[in-house]
Amino acid sequence: MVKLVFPKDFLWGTATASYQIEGAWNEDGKGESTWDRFSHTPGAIYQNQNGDVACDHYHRYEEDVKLMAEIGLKAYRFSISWPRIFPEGRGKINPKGVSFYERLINKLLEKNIKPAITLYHWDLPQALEDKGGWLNRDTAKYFSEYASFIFYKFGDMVPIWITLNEPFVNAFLGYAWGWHAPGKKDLKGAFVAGHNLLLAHGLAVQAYKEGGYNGNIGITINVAAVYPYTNSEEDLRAVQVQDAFENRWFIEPIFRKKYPEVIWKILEKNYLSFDFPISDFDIISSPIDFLGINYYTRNIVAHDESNKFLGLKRIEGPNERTEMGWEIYPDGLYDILIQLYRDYKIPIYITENGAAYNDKLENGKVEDNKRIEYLREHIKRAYFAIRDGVDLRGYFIWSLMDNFEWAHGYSKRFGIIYVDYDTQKRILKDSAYFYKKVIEENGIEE
Ligand SMILES: OC[C@@H]1[C@@H](O)[C@H](O)[C@@H](O)c2[nH]c(CCc3ccccc3)c[n+]21
Repeated sequence: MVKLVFPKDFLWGTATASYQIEGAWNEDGKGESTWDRFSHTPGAIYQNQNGDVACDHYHRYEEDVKLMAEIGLKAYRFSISWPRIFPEGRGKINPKGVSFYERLINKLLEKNIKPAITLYHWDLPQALEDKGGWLNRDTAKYFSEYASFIFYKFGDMVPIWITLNEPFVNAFLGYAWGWHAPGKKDLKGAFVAGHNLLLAHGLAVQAYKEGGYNGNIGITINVAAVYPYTNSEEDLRAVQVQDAFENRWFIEPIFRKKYPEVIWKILEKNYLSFDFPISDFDIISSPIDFLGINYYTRNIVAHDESNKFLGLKRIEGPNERTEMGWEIYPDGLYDILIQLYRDYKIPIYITENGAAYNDKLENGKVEDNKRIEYLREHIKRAYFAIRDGVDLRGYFIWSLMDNFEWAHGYSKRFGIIYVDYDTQKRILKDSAYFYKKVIEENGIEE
């Protein structure tokens, strides 16, 4: 068996997000978020579940950091809940909220675990949503004020900063399709929200750079490698359209100061337009230090004239699927890493990769062999991408522990730590011991 050994300082981590694990939704002065409001809306979430308690990480963070240290994590990606800091989105600060993150960061540093902070993972202060949320250009300014305060408090302690998590998902699932908070269904709104999210990103990057902090800042984009159903000209064209729409929409403005052509075509076809100062692209394209990508699966597309939106349809792949119904396709991670590094020549972190399975706790153990297989195969592709020239800096498993999976509630388990929600007991799954070994050996058997 050949051992694939990663570069010396490769960063092995896990990822979570505030609304999905913290709970304490209205405790210690925290303001309401759009996800508090959305998950309290009957019918929005599986079995009307919500994140009021979640994994109770707000009270159990010390135990959770101890478990991270037991696994041997080099880094831990988590998000700060904006309304826990600014209950109204701006203005009054909530000292108990600041103190929670200060204690969490200090605990991580004590255990030599690098904090990687996402400033925004979809839980917008409801007070700002009440003023238009991401449809209101001012929210971008308020985001940069929030970011500036966080940098001022923690900028010298935290080496890795991510402005936004998956603006595409927030804009499209939240504003066009209504599956996520704030639950709006307005196609034009998705483009306006997407633009203001990018503006927020750029303003925060400028604030970080002006602050002279010595860490690195980037953004996290969800990506899915795209393949043609057949090699026909029209299916190959469909690949370009899908790639631009789902993968490049939020990357091209940052690196090329423009939206992909496809985005304008969608707007024209739907008789939509929205205007903004072209100078926004000067802000949006403020240089970043790395690109974070979240990879789970691939897309196979075929030309489909009857689909008026993108003129294509998605075809189910032939391979096994996870509990989310997502095809398992590790080669897609390799392909997308090669493509993105070829096009933008920027350091990359895999800020999320993982799988949901119907884990069973039996005799105090969780034998999640399928998840181990999923992680093994994707870690191998990460190695091959590095071997073939990609400047890949780290890999964060989604997720550290089972948590609130948005519209699916607690029905989907992604953690390498099992959470018994009745008792809030944490139990390391076999995949946690697998990952502990990968980190110890800084690599994996081929
Ligand atoms: O679905 C698993 C995770 C979420 O729990 C994270 O919060 C989110 O960052 C995240 N993104 C993706 C891939 C894109 C996607 C997001 C939401 C729904 C479907 C696909 C998968 N995940």
